[in-house]
Amino acid sequence: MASSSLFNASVSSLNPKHDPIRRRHHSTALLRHRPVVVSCTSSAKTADGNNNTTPIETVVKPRRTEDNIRDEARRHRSTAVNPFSARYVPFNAAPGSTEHYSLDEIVYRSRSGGLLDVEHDMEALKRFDGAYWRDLFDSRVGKSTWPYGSGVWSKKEWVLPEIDDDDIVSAFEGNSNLFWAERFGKKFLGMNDLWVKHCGISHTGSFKDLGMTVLVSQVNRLRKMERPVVGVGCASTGDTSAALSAYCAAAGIPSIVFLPANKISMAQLVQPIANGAFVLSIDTDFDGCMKLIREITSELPIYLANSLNSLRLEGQKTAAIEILQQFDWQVPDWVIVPGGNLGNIYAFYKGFKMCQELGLVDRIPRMVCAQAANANPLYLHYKSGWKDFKPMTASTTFASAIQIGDPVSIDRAVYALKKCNGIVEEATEEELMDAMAQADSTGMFICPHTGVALTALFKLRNQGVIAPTDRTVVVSTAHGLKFTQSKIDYHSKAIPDMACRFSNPPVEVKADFGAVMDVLKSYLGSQTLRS
Ligand SMILES: Cc1ncc(COP(=O)(O)O)c(C=O)c1O
Ligand SMILES: N[C@@H](CCOP(=O)(O)O)C(=O)O
Repeated sequence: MASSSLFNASVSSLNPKHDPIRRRHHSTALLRHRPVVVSCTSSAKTADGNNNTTPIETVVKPRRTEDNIRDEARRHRSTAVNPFSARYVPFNAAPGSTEHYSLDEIVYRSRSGGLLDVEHDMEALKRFDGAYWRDLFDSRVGKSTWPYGSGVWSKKEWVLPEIDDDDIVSAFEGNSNLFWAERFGKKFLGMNDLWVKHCGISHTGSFKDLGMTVLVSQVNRLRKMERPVVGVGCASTGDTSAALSAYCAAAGIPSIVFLPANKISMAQLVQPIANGAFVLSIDTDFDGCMKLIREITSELPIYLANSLNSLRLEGQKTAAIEILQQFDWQVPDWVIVPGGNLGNIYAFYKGFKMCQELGLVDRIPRMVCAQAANANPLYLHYKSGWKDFKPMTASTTFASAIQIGDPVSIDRAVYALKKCNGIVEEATEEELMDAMAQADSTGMFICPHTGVALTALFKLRNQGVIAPTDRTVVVSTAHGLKFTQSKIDYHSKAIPDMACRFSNPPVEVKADFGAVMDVLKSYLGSQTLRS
């Protein structure tokens, strides 16, 4: 078994009898907690059956009282040569292209002006078989070992393999709940295997944390290398700015955010303000802010934090790996992702594809990208048979974080969807708000973007494309608490031209026993024992 040494080490950490270090020290003041699994050299069997020394995992050592988890990781740092590496290459490069850049360079575009991608040394990763990677990743879940307590950094070898653990800025993001939507699936869709990946139940309330930990960690490294990075900046519809400002604040790095004035929720606006970012509220839409930040970052020593920067996607792809891991490495049939600037759909594809290429799974799921009908350039492109892409001016939508008409990652999204036999769907305002209310009525508290994704699911179920027994994952991208105003509007039926069919407004009643009894009797009479 490729990972037997890993298993043994993990088991011994639970059983003091098998742990010589613990037996030696357990009566001394040095030992504060039980020993932890740390980085060190060990032998593992490679994919070609040979024994190989790897710098990954695992020897059990005691924790010293004076150490924090970062000190501890430093103390146990491996001295072996790291065999893994990654670099920037042009996205979907022509065969034979030799253009590449170190991740320590400040570069966002290829020589021809195209997108970049982070390319891993797949040959080095392939020296370990799928079972090895599965076991390694599984062994790191649920621990507080730096930096593997993070769902992103627990896959460090596949993310930023060369960064020093000391440079990592992490809030132990990831490892988000994969929620079995039992009642919603049964009641509204006749489905028994429907899941919601709650990426929004996270440090700053959205999936952006997954990418931002990677980007800000790399910036931390660049600043230590005295590269010209005075601050980090982004354009945002509210979630990227929240994540950027929080991770920068944690690292003591200045952050600058460009927000479209009056187009993001109050909760999202207050996040960068509270975290000390330099906040510019600009009289334009997201696409206008994006254009400006691209121009500004080419003039000033401000590092670009939007997903145009392919580093972000390295973190975001770990959500896909996590889904497979949470299903014990079984592949779901469908994964539905709401799309705006379109980095995330590619990140998911990349995560799934790496798992297939490195032998952790044998196929990838079909993916659906879901857009708001008021901001649907990808949908229109898909419907035209991928003929010619036309950016648009996006209209106002309750799914305000995806009010984007000129997505920077359009090429990445089209590539991903073609490769996985994907589908693009859209949701009107009424459809997405109804779907959100229906989901909430079954115990979730989702954001409007997740309502867009659920609408896509309703449509594909009704068309018979997704079968009732298909294992389906809907990616929930932000926390519903960021979007309470839209829920208040819906439940108060205060939205013009919307029936708000699933609204549940509070009942006003006098402070009088009889009046309260009357409304309660009427309510109980309308309920069945099982509804
Ligand atoms: C909550 C939420 N959902 C979905 C998206 C869409 O992600 P992407 O821009 O990567 O397509 C965004 C941001 O764009 C977002 O903030
Ligand atoms: N929804 C995003 C829009 C920008 O996307 P990005 O992934 O390119 O940063 C936001 O919250 O700002």
